[in-house]
Amino acid sequence: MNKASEMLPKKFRNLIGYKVQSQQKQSQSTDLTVIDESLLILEQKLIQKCALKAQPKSMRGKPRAKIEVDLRNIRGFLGKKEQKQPECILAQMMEDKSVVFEDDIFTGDYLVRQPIKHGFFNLTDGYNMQDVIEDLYKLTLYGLSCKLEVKNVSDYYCILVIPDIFQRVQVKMLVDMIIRQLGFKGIYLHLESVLSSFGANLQQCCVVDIGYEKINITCVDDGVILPGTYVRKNFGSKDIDLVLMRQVTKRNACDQAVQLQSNNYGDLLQMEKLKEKACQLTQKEDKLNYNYELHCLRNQKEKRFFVQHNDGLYISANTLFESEPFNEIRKQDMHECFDFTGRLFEMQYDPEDNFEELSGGIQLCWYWGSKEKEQQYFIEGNQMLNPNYMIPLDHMIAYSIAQVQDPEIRQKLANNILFTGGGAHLIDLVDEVEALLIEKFQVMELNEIERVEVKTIIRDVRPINMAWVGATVLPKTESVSELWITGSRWLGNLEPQKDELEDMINQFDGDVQQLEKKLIAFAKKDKEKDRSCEYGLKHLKEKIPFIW
Ligand SMILES: Nc1ncnc2c1ncn2[C@@H]1O[C@H](COP(=O)(O)OP(=O)(O)OP(=O)(O)O)[C@@H](O)[C@H]1O
Repeated sequence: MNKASEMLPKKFRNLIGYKVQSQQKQSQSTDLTVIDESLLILEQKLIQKCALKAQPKSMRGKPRAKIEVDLRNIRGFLGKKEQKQPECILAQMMEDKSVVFEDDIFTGDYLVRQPIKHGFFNLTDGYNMQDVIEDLYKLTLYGLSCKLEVKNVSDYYCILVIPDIFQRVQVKMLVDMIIRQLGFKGIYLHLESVLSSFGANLQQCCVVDIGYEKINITCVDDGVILPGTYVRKNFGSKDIDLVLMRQVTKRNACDQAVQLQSNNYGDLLQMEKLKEKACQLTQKEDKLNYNYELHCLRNQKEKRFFVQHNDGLYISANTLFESEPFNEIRKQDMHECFDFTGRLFEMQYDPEDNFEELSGGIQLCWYWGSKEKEQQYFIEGNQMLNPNYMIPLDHMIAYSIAQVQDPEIRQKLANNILFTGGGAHLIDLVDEVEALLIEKFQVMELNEIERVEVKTIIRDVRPINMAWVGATVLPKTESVSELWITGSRWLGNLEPQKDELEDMINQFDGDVQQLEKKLIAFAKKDKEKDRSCEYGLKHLKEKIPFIW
């Protein structure tokens, strides 16, 4: 989040910690040994392709150069970072540390809740809609007070960026929280992929968003998502971190005393930083003597350790194209996902989702509704649309573009593949995708596609900020005053219809009794008239430019 006038957004994780007794803390780690076999197969494939070579003998035993990865996070854990106090009801809670945000979450015995997972509310038996909204309210308030230093929320309008696939009831609750609880002056909503196309200023493009926990692909034409082009996976950059963690452990690339754990947020965060610094798709021999300095927390003490440069750094990155390791991890909980605290997360079916429209007629409940149906869907081989089954990235992009009937548009889309989301920053990704897609389109006999171009940084905007930049463009458009759904319209606090009232007053000829009668009749009529289109959800539906 940030003010639309700022150049860059302020990002913080959607996590909130509550002080609890230590035994209440839930932690269960994912068994990463299940991916060993598929990683070995992947390694063999990369060796066969000559993308991976054995380490030259001359390099072994050479003094290693030290590379610091990121120390700031761990300093944050230990509370050395200065934190601003919000001037609001959260202040007390934050002062006595009964509620904590960002890195503070990992400094004590906190129950960590993640209100949004894979783009949906993270609903479980013990975590209902109200809890999620309450946590999102606190997180937003924290952001507004401590990150943006907004004093008077009622002076501001809010632009809410929502995922392309959403559950209507969840979005309704979010809008209501933003208007009613936080007190914003008004709101406007738009879809992430469409906003990315605005941010990149591309009229027709295939938007490939590689986020933390989801990959989302759609083709956008003039602000509209083309039906049937939608591919969405509940996998993301975080899964590369998990694979990397296993590789580092398996290869004994780090200090044996440090047992990295998938349910330890600090450890995962260090893998994330290591990935951002050192993961890439093709092997680089000049990095062989690098030693990465990382830090972990053990018994509330900071511990320094080193990870040697190793082939796992290439293999993990390649899992985006050889997805078996991701699926092996997910097979452990085929129908349920666990977040890093080990909490069960089950995808909820909502009759109000918009998936059917986007997928060209396939209902989300078809495979999210029940285990049997998902299993059936899985067996029947229609894996492209199964969100819990990962498919190589190039296959998904090619599938999305191939759904478009018009060859001319298909061609334009292949020339404008827009990579967004933090995962798109992975080194060598663009070259790899371009090369694979050219081959793929040939195999699919889409002969009109002669050129593939992947776009990442556009006018200095990095992929991770593309949708946000698109959102900041909205208030600058000419029709801005028409866009907003004001607080009073959402809440139904309608003004009486002015014209009629004004006419009545203008026609006043001194007869007070007559005017009084007219006013009473007007008030009665106004009350009886159906004005439901002018407020609440119906009003919102008229304002938003996408399928609700
Ligand atoms: N330079 C980089 N190289 C590789 N990965 C990166 C880089 N920078 C950021 N990332 C990864 O991008 C991810 C965050 O991306 P982003 O902010 O788009 O996710 P998000 O929008 O929060 O996720 P989601 O779409 O699942 O809601 C993190 O996993 C991070 O490690």
